[in-house]
Amino acid sequence: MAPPLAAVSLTSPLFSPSSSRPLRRRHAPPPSVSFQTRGRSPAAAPAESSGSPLLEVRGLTASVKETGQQILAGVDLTIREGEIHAIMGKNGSGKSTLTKVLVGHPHYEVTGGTILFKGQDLVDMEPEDRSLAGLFMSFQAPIEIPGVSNFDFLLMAVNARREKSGLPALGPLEFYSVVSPKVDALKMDPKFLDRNVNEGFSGGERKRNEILQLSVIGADLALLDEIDSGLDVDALEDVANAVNGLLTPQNSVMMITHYQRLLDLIKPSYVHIMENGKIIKTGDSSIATQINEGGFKSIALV
Ligand SMILES: Nc1ncnc2c1ncn2[C@@H]1O[C@H](COP(=O)(O)OP(=O)(O)OP(=O)(O)O)[C@@H](O)[C@H]1O
Repeated sequence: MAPPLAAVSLTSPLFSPSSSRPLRRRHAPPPSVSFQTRGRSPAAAPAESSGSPLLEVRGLTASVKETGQQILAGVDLTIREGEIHAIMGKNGSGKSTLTKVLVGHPHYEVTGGTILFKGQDLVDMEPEDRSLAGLFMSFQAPIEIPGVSNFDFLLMAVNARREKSGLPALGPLEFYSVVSPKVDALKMDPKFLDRNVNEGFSGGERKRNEILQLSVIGADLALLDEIDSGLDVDALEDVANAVNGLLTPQNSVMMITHYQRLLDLIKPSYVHIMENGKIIKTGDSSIATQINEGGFKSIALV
């Protein structure tokens, strides 16, 4: 049986028909944050972000369920429609734990604070319900699902979403015409559809496959944990292009990365620095530049 979190992907929402709409990115910082606009025309930075809030996290604390060890120590974060947020920070600062807590990973317990997703309280929702509500998580280390082909996995996920929306299930032939262009866009060999999910996939192939899942299933908010790790330059570009192609004025991305090169390809509206289970600094991508210039040298690499 697949681990519980597989349900997050298995029942994630169907790709949105609006996904071909052009991205309206917002680059405005929170009013309390000042930062440089180096490398960016001031005209490119709207005065205020106006999308509706998708995710509102307030004072979130969370611990490892088994040991009670506190990992998140009061996270505050708002992600609005159409925004791209990058989370950076030293190893062990709590970035992955934050994403896992957001999708309801069973190893963690929320001990305080609130998480609202599209106005709904997430904390007591099952992982699969969070997924059906429009959350998608790509894993830092994507799991294998022996005995389930990629094609069947994706079809199942898409049909679960269609069922929830009261739409008829897609048959395999119909679905093939949906998935095929997405496989091509990611420059994946169509044979990957017949292979069992992630079984025997290389690290880079697993990452591409995660983004294939996202592009087929879709999400209002995609949580991408180090999608750049293990990718060569061409693969990173393919993956970044696929993510950029999915962005609409209505959906958002939160991506964890250590690397400036990802921020060059998927331009964040905000960059947050995590330390000791908290967001300690927020700004635009110039924060990452400051990091590279020495402020937080150990956090970001080129
Ligand atoms: N299930 C767990 N059991 C024990 N410790 C845990 C567990 N999950 C997370 N931790 C600890 O919590 C801290 C934060 O881990 P997390 O994976 O969130 O860090 P991160 O910022 O994503 O790090 P990296 O950049 O290395 O991926 C680490 O010290 C980690 O060992």
